[in-house]
Amino acid sequence: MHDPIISIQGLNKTYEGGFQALKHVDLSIQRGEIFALLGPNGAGKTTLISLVCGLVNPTNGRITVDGFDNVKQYRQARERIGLVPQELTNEAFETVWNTVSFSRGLFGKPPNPAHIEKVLTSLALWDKRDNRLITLSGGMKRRVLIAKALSHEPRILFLDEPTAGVDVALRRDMWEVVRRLRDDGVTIILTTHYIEEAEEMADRIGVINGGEVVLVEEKTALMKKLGSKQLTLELHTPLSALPARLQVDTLTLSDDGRSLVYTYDGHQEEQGRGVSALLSVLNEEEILVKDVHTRQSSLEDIFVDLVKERS
Ligand SMILES: Nc1ncnc2c1ncn2[C@@H]1O[C@H](COP(=O)(O)OP(=O)(O)OP(=O)(O)O)[C@@H](O)[C@H]1O
Repeated sequence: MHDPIISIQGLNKTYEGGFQALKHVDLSIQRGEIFALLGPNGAGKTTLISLVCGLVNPTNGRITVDGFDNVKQYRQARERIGLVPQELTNEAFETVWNTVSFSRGLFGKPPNPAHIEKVLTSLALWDKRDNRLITLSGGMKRRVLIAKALSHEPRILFLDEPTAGVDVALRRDMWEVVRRLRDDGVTIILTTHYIEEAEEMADRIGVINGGEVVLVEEKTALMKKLGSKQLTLELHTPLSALPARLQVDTLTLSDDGRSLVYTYDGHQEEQGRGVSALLSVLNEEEILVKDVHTRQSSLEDIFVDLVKERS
């Protein structure tokens, strides 16, 4: 399955004043996936979205959207994209219906009340169609932003921090909305600071830091890594080397010879190569253990390590 709807090649962005916000980014977004872009403040997430949407010009590199070059064929590329920005709108006195219909017009699309009705219904805004934006709750206003972005029937939706600063219940609502859109065939790219959001929603996760994409992986593959645990055994007497029987990939001796680190998951235990097998070999080799502790890495650890490595 290799059918990218967005293809980014060798993308660099240096802002006026000389700050390099993106450094040689290569990235493909697959048709129909939910892709979560994770990164700390200032990593370059908004810059990357702005470039794909054609709001900011690249210094160099190339982006195609559904096969269209987003500079040379800007109009075709742009009309395939809906962008939900971070900020809430200012059209306080306009009604929901007018705001969303107007957005469609901006893309030069003829009016299509049936489509606007479908969008508003799917976002649970139909009852509020005649309300002015100022009368809506924060969560409803966010849904209006999504409705605006969907008004011209895009196949790709960018959500820039869709749940920043919203409460847990609203965040779950938003996740449900996004899943339904994906089920309708919309490709979704969302940026987030919340690891939990990426874990919950994404098919793939990309991590960006200091303008570089430092990791792109299937969420399930990342979760497998999450499933691995580390068992550290503090030794009674330091070892100068591991006995031959213990020389396996999953086991490492610390530089000072005082501890053994064993990385394992449920599979090894099932195959008889787990913790109990290790302990009996240690026993046979007369290696005495003083203390033990275990640790399970989370996506958060992986993320923090990656960000630390590069800074
Ligand atoms: N117009 C601009 N001119 C100069 N520098 C800019 C401009 N826009 C962004 N930057 C810088 O580029 C870097 C990346 O910014 P960007 O907004 O893309 O980060 P981000 O990952 O979206 O951050 P956040 O999570 O805080 O929204 C930052 O250091 C920012 O200060």
